[in-house]
Amino acid sequence: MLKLVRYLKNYKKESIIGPLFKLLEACFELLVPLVVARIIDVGIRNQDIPYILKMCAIMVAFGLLGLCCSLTAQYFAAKAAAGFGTELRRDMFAHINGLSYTELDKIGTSTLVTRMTSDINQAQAGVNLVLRLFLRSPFIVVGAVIMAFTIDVKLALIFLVLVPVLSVVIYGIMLLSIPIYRKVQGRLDKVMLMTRENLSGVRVVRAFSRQEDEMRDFEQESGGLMKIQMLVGRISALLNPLTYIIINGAVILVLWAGGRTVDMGGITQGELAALINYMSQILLALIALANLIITFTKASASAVRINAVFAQKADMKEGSGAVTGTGTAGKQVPKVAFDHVSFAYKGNKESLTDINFKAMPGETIGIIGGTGSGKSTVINLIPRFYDAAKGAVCVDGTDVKDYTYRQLRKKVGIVPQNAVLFSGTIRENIKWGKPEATDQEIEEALIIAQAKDFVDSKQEGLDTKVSQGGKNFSGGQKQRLTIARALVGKPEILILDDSASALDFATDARLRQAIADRTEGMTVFIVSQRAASIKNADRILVLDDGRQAGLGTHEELLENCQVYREICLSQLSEEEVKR
Ligand SMILES: Nc1ncnc2c1ncn2[C@@H]1O[C@H](COP(=O)(O)OP(=O)(O)OP(=O)(O)O)[C@@H](O)[C@H]1O
Repeated sequence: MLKLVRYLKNYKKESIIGPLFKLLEACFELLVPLVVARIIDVGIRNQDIPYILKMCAIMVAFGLLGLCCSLTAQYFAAKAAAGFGTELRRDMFAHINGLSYTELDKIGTSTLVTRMTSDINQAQAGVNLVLRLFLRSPFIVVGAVIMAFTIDVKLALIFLVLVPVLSVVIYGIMLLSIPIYRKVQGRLDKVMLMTRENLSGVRVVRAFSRQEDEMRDFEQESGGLMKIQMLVGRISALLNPLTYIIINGAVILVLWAGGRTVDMGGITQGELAALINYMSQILLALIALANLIITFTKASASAVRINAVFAQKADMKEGSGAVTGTGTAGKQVPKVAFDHVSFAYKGNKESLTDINFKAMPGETIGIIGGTGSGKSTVINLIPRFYDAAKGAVCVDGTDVKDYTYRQLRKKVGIVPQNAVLFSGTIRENIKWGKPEATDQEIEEALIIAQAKDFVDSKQEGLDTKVSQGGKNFSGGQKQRLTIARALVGKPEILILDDSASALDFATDARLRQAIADRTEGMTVFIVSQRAASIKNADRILVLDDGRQAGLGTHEELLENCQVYREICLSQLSEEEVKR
């Protein structure tokens, strides 16, 4: 938790004023038993009604002043805690966005969502309570003990025994519950993961009639979470009965010993009442402290999980942006070059081995291969979603590692396999590719992406609302909108990762024709499982189990690449293959 204190640096004033006002409130609270003692010893003994009324008025005034201080403290503590949460959330969001795919694959999306939401909320609640109580509760305990000593030293010794005994009980319960709270958050992650997978794949779940299995798995997982929460709840529930037993035992002791002292004239009845009052104050303060400790324990468990995300440093270092690639006189620099590249996902065997090819400016490169052969992995190395383990990937003669991410990703327009749209309008989604794009530029992109007709057919055109995940569009429409989004920024390199798979053959053909006709100079990579989609490319890269099985034109590969020939013959007739 200490590591996160830096997020309070912009709220220093609030973090000081909050606890100070709580201390002030505590002072008024500590004075009240003395006023009560005076009411008993002077007012009641002498039947002095005006005195009693005066003292009652003083007590109400203390109460009101205490309330004002308490409200002020709550306000400042809440402001500081909310600011803490907001800055932490912002920083974590930025940090997660700076992580590479490798780290994101490793941590997992669902746990990141839990850490960004539930864990940060928990830490925020911890800060709020700490600011309000971390000074106040100990102050009341120490203050009440001191006040007891000013009344009677012998009776106050009971307080000196009481406080450590209570502290041991509270500390013991805290020690038992901390590790369990960590487990609770871990379990919560799993429930989140299941919920997320189930809800995002709800159509598939229903199509396969898996609802009952999913419900059973979910019940098992959330049942596990409930069990562990019950366990920690039972341990925490011991706190109140145990502390009340101890305190009530101490009250009995004070009444017994105090009664005798009153009889002997050592203290007055009012002072005895004040001692009992101080004891209740100690109990309430210690219970508040226990709640604080429990909330703080949960907050610390969450802080560990938050810090673990911050400790996850990005493996990839952003380049300096000093672009070095230059062509030798008279020789054109390849737009993209793979120089004997190998790559393995963390903890897995190599997914690419010795890939070596060049794509010249304006060329269209088709990439084909069986499923899992490494097609997406190859193209993921160009915008540097991952770094090659061996060899180098160069864009315009410069290693991709030397570009800043912004420089590189400005050059590359990528249409991923899964068409992802965001809530907003069609226009807003397309502008992701170029924030300052004019309607004319958007229309041009829509024309190339074969999306103009269906966008025009919508009543609101470019202002048509896109619902979460683009659910109000068909698969093919979503694909075309994502293609338009990549095209609008006029990237130098366009990558279509199986992004026309949901289009019918005629639309797919028109799309490729439009890209060829209207994107002069753009280097295009078309990844596809369909031979028909890539056979007219300038050159085709054939992948087989992560290896480069062939590179050349359709005709050359038919001649000399067995894998390619087999793919073509399995999909096209002899005539289509030769055409
Ligand atoms: N994030 C990942 N973590 C670990 N392994 C991965 C990851 N992504 C892909 N792989 C593995 O790398 C290999 C190549 O996967 P890739 O997605 O590049 O294949 P692909 O040719 O694009 O397949 P498809 O046509 O089915 O999309 C596969 O064996 C796959 O299991």
